[in-house]
Amino acid sequence: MDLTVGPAERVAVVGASGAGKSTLLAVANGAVPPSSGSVEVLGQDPAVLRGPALRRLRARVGTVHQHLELVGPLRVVHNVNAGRLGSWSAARAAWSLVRPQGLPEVLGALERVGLADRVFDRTDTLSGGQRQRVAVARLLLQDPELVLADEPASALDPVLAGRVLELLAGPASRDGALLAALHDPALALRHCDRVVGLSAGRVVLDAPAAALTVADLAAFYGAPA
Ligand SMILES: Nc1ncnc2c1ncn2[C@@H]1O[C@H](COP(=O)(O)OP(=O)(O)OP(=O)(O)O)[C@@H](O)[C@H]1O
Repeated sequence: MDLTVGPAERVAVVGASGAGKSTLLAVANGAVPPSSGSVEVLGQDPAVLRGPALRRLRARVGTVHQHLELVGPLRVVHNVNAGRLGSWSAARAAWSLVRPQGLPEVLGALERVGLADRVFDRTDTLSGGQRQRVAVARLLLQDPELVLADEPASALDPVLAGRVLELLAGPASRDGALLAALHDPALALRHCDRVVGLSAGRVVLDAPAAALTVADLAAFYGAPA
């Protein structure tokens, strides 16, 4: 795979189940080292960074994981505050579990995803779509330059899905970038500038969203429009 994503780009990654979308995002955020070749993220190679330098790069890259990576027994406020762990000392992070820090910012992020009223609820009492929005609120608090999102709207109704995509595209509008694995062709075309299609780990489609139709993407998946 040879893929470059530039500043201000909103890229939808599409492809059948198992095509390699999650792997691409995991390589981009440094969670999975490439088995061959190299990757450069915000001008740096995560594979050679260690300690504080790696921590600084990770603070600039925000990920909405496919399986969300939330801590179910913790309250929503703590999961959202996890977005700031990269910029907090260990002592502040520990104290925040006792007395939540920066509550106004947490409430602001939850407000934007329509969940401010659940701030003190246990996360594992939320629905799948609500948990997905907690993961988005965590990313908003992190305020990264590069957003990597793995099917971030898969459990959301169409209105919330559009809202979440708009929020995730915020950094791209400030010369950051968005790379989002999306299964919904309409969502991909409405919220992204570019569509990259994967098949068996290879890029087999790379086109401006404006040049594609929902029918084109449905055909890419081998389904009738
Ligand atoms: N931890 C792993 N170890 C070995 N192989 C893996 C691992 N994770 C994924 N794979 C393999 O890599 C390929 C791509 O998987 P990946 O999860 O990136 O696909 P995907 O496009 O995100 O699929 P989906 O839409 O189902 O989430 C698959 O063949 C999968 O079996």
